[in-house]
Amino acid sequence: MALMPVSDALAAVLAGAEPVAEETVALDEAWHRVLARDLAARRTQPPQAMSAMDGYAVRAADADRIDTQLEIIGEVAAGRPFAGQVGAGQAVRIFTGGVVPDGADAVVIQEDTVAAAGRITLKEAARPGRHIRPAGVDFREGDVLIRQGSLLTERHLSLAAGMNYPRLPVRRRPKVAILATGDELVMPGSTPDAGQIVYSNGYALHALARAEGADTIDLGIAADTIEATTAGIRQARESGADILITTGGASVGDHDLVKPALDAEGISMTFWKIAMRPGKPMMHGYLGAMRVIGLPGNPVSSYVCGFLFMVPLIRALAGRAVIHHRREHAVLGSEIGANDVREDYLRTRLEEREDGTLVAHPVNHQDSSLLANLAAAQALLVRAPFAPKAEPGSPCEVLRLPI
Ligand SMILES: Nc1nc2c(c(=O)[nH]1)N[C@H]1C(S)=C(S)[C@@H](COP(=O)(O)OP(=O)(O)OC[C@H]3O[C@@H](n4cnc5c(N)ncnc54)[C@H](O)[C@@H]3O)O[C@H]1N2
Ligand code: MOO
Repeated sequence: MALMPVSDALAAVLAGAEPVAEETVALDEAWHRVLARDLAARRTQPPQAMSAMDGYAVRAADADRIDTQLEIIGEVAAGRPFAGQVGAGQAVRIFTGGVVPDGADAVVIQEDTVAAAGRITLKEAARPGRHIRPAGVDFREGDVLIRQGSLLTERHLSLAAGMNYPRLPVRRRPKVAILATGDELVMPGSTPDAGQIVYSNGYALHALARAEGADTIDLGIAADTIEATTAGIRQARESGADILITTGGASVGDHDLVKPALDAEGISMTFWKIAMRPGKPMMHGYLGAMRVIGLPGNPVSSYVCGFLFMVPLIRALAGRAVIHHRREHAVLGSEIGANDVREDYLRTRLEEREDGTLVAHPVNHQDSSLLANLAAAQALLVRAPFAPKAEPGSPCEVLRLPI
């Protein structure tokens, strides 16, 4: 089978990916969920003009000179408005967040006054509107402030609370089941025997998926047998996973059993093998409604493919408005050789020059087993198939990795 171009593979992975069901959750459950509908403010904020400072509410017209004396006729605190009217020569004691009383159009901060015997003397002239937050300066009832498809940040939660929403309509979290394969894998903290490798791929994949708002299911490590691999695949289906991610066993070796096991389960395979480095033996297909992405076992390959394919798929299923990684322009910090048939994703450090130019410095060794280089990289530099040799300073495109 010919290697599939990366863009075709991504299109195949995303084909028909519709947002999962909507549900309503309490505000403090909504962090990192995706908003299912546009959210319009249920109230105006602030609802009335309010003081931004502790001081005195006055009429600017008769408080425009230093040493003016005004009579204090009452007090307003946050939550306790003043019922009366501020007239000529009068002032009302006011505190931050207090409703500006009728008649007043300025606040003089208390540091600019001297108070004695029910009167204040101004040490600073008042100016109309000074230290007053007008009604609706933050937002007005009906304003759409958070759009459908937004991944809700902690800032959105406070805003939604201010808009008077105790609950929010969100998408349920897509479920991602992750199954590792490989007889050689042992858990971190063990004492590996000769030839054994410490399991690492799943940690990055679970975290990548959760950062996109998915729930993950850990299916552990299947031994390199058809039976164990099949058991893992069936467990994923029973768990109701939207996506099954496998790692390892994707290539052509005698112990690479993921594809045979998926075939035996009746997968409808859309592709196996893509024109990409790292990640060549990646596969994708459907087992009923469950989408399956078979990632290569090399730790860098599994991460890069997870980043490039699993992340956009989770975003699409979660109903995100923006699902694609954004490419940024950079210049090369060092020479790179001509590319072959595979689109290359080079681990790269980024340097930001004073003029804002991004300089990409690919790490020296790009072998897909090198986790230290992956952790040290800030971006992936994208090299088109058959790109010619490129000199330092020539333009290039990078994808920033999550921080
Ligand atoms: N004759 C060919 N051989 C290979 C080809 C090819 O086209 N022809 N492709 C190579 C490429 S490219 C890749 S990538 C790898 C992928 O192979 P598999 O998906 O079958 O991966 P494994 O053999 O199972 O593992 C590769 C390597 O990674 C380690 N590994 C696996 N899983 C984990 C894990 N969860 N945590 C940490 N490390 C893991 C494993 O021990 C191996 O060292 O195939 C090439 N071969
Ligand atoms: O494509 Mo493999 O992922 O080079 O190592």
